[in-house]
Amino acid sequence: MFLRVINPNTTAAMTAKIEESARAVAGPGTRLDAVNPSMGPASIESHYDEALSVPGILTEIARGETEGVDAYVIACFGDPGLDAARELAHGPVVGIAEAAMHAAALLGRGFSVVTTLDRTRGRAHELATRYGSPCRGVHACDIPVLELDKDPDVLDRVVALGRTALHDDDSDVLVLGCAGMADLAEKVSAALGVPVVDGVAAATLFAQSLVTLGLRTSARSEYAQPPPKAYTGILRRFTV
Ligand SMILES: NC(=O)NC1=NC(=O)NC1=O
Repeated sequence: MFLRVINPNTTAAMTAKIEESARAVAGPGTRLDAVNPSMGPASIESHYDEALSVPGILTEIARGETEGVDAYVIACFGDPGLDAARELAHGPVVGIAEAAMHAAALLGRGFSVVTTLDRTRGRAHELATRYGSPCRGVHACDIPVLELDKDPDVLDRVVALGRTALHDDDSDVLVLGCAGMADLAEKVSAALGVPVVDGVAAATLFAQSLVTLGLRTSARSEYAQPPPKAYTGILRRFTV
C-alpha cells in the first residue's frame, strides 16, 4: 500500500522529522512518503496559519489521488483541512490529533495534552469535544513550533509540564500536541512512567490499518466529491 504523510507547514526539517516517526512504525509492505506543500505557513500556531495551510494540503491530496496514494495522514495537531481532504480523497484521511486522542482513550481513563503555544489550546479542546475524547486538560509549554528543534531545554520542559498535567488533571496518559514533538514520546514516557502518544505514529498506523481492512472514506453523503463549480482568482490553480 501507499501512504502519504502531509506536513501542512512548509518547513522541510519538520517534514523529515515527521517522516522518521511515520517510517518507524509503517509495515514492511507499506510504501510511505512525507511531503509538505510548496505554499503556506512555515509553522501553524494560529487559526490564521491553519486557514492558510488548507489550500496546500488540498493540493497535496489532489496530487496523491493522481499517484495512487491509498491513505493520507495530516500531520499537524490542529487537524487542518481534514473534512475537505476527506471529500477529495478516496482512501482514509487521518489527522494526528484525532488519532492520538483515540489512541489515548484506549490506554487510560483520561489524558492530558502537552502542546506548544497557549493560543493553540482552544483548538485542542475543540477537537477533543468533536472526537468525544476523554481530554482532561491541555497545557502549553510556550515553545514556538520552529523552536522545538533549537531549544536545548525542550525535553525537560515537556517532561515538567507533563508531570504537572498528570497531577493537576488526574490523567493517566499524555498526548503530544505537535508533530514537531514526535521524537520526544519515548523519552517523556520513560521519564514519567505513563503512555505518551505521538500522533504521527498513531495516525500512520490507523491509516495503514484502515487500508488493510479494505476500508475507505465514505462517499455516500458529507464526504462525497465536492459539487463542480467555478473557482476564481488564484484558487483556480489549486482546485480540482
Ligand atoms: N499545536 C501545534 O503547534 N501544532 C502544529 N503546528 C505545526 O506547524 N505543526 C503542528 O503539529
